[in-house]
Amino acid sequence: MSGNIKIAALGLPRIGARRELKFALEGFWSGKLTEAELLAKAAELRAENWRRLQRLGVDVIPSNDFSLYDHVLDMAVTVGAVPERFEQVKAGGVLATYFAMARGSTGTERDACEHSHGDGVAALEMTKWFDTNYHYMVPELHAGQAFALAGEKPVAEYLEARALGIETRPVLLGPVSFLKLSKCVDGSDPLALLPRLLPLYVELLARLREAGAEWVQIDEPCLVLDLQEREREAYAFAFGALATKDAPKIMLATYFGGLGENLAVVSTLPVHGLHVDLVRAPDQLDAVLDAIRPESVLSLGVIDGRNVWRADLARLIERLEPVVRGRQGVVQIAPSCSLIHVPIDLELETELDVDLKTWLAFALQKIEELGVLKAALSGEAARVGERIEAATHALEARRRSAKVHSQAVAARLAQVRAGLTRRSLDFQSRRKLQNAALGLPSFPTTTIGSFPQTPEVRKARAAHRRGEIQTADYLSYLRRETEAAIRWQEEVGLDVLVHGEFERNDMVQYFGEQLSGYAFTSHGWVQSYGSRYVRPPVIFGDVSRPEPMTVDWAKFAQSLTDKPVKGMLTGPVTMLQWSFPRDDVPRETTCRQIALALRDEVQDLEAAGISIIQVDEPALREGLPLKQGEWHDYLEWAVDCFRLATCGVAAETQIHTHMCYAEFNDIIEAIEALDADVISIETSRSRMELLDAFSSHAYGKDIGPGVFDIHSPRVPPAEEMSELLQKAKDGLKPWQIWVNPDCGLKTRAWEEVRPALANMVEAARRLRSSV
Ligand SMILES: Nc1nc2c(c(=O)[nH]1)N[C@@H](CNc1ccc(C(=O)N[C@@H](CCC(=O)N[C@@H](CCC(=O)N[C@@H](CCC(=O)O)C(=O)O)C(=O)O)C(=O)O)cc1)CN2
Ligand code: MET
Ligand SMILES: [Zn+2]
Repeated sequence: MSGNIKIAALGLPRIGARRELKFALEGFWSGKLTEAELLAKAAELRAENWRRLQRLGVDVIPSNDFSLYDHVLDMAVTVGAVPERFEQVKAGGVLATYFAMARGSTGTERDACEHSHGDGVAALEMTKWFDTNYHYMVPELHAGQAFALAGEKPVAEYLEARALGIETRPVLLGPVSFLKLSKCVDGSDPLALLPRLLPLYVELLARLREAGAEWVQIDEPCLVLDLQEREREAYAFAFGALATKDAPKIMLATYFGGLGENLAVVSTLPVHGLHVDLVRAPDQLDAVLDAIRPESVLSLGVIDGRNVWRADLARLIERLEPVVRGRQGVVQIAPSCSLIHVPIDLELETELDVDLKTWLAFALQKIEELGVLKAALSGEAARVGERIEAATHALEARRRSAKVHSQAVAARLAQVRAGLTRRSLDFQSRRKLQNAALGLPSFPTTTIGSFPQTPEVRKARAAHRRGEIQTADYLSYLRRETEAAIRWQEEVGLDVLVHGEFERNDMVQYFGEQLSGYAFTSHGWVQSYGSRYVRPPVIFGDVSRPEPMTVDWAKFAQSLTDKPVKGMLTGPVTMLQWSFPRDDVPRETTCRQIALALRDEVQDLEAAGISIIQVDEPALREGLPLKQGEWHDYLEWAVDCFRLATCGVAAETQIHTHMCYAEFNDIIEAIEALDADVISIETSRSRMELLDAFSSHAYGKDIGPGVFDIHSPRVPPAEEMSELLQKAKDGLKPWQIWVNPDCGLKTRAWEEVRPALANMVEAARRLRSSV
């Protein structure tokens, strides 16, 4: 076989192995770092990634995969799609505008010259990137939008790598996906802006070519969605326009699924290469091979960019050999997608179970796996034989391991009957009982669960982990924080209280650490949005609950007050979706196992006297398959799992759930089917637009539409929240409405939370007196 197999990387984590980007950003925002220092750190991180990939023998190294905050926002800024309301911050410079779009502006930030910038502006909306836990900023456009090439980030970063002697393939989010991920404030169709947008891409491509780029990678993940004919035509139109003689060669990258019916149009596009995801959609290989032109470069996404399991190299080699032969040896092998969705380096994990560690591969290990594949496929199998065998052995050990399989869990699962997923009474009958028991006012106020995770709380936890403070001292510190939060909530006049979640590092990891079958990492950070990262736990085996997880904290908090304090759990679907799941059993099976564990917890909370229990499912919508044909199956088991977790309580016990960043229209019937008594949702950034799904479907249970954006440091005045509540009243019945923020307050500071919640309580009072 010829030696023309290339290893390509579509993108690496940009956060740094030790979260350097987070600390630099937060340092900059708090004024501890200058702009120059932030930018220098960013350049250092880019250089480090390029050098790493070079060392690992990667042939096609990406540039412009870096972002200070988000790559969709980068593209919006590059094409000059800065909404008018940010005019007032423009004087602060490009970076101030960029961060104002990302995070909103309080109007009190000061630039280096101590000018303040107006009265505050709300950030762009943020939403889920496909079915991941990464969030992007939604570009805000309007009909007739003018675009202008306003930045040169892709060119600058290409040249930066070049100056280091490293040739790269710049990555651009493609024009059709860019528009499909955007929204027009006037409700018009963003895709109608394609003719206006394309000239900028043409110009950008020409500049990249001029700078020396031979290839670009154009990401069009929307090609794995169900598309309308019109949208397929948009692809033909767009790529027809991009393929000018002044443009670099185009590697069209698709990921997160198969091309399905879109393959027909993709195969006609005038591009020079196509990247396909063969992890999510292994079956598309034959169709792709049939459709793609012989002279096109095929990029085979064979290493899982979305999960952390080590690959079966021997099997992959077997599968790839005929493909490589068929393509005369000219192929690229790559991760299925950008590696931003997995942690960087497994080597940093010194505390993982030794067996488990041999079953895993993080971003750098995945690149190494590609190195082995390349060698084996290029006729150097002997050189890498040992490493292929090691992978095979690890996989066999994993299959047989007693750590993975539990008889008891399997037996319990086999006994689940339909009766376990039904409440004893219907909603309206439960409602009467709950009202009588709880005695809440109309438009009850509450929060979503977490209060600020202040640096002090995190420091205390870190010190406890390192053994620098005793467990007893750590716990009494947390008790003091919880008690202070309860007192403060009573004072400000909230109706349903929360304990504040001070004891939790993260809403998924905290539970993962207490469940069997789950492992957690020390450094396995993955970007969730901006400077906020998570360490998704790894589900490696059958899941069960050795002991109650939250009951002591719930009991303690409830003992401090006569007002109801909500029990607070993370739901089974979210526990699955925000973890790295097993790849040896269906996701559904693991989800049911988690649901059973949570069911016990819900019942234990009820027995401990907790009358309201919230089971968060913010990832229910995100778990929805990207192809509509698969929705029904997923929703059926997802809803069933939620009910399995929550239906074991008496009618008097009120079950809440919470969801954020979701397009609820798609799943409104499933939400109704969850049969939760109350749901809180994120609606403020979209100014209650997201509520339409509930009103137009005559959703029949209680709803708390979020009245303030918790992702912005901005404190909204009571009037603003009153207005939003008035809007909510237009679509909902007054008895349905609860008053709460969009989401938990863990990322905010108390200085923001106190006035914001005081204003929120005030807005609820006004609403009560107005009816
Ligand atoms: N898993 C998950 N996904 C989610 C959400 C979520 O809450 N969890 N919320 C939505 C939005 N996404 C979010 C993701 C992360 C955070 C967030 O706050 N992340 C924290 C980390 C949370 C955490 O794990 N904290 C740990 C570790 C904190 C830490 O960095 N400790 C220092 C030491 C602390 C010190 O000395 O100052 C260290 O380890 O070095 C803890 O509190 O124990 C952050 O990036 O800062 C918020 C929202 C959607 N997806
Ligand atoms: C991302 S949803 C967060 C829900 C959780 N109870 C919290 O308040 O933080
Ligand atoms: Zn939330």
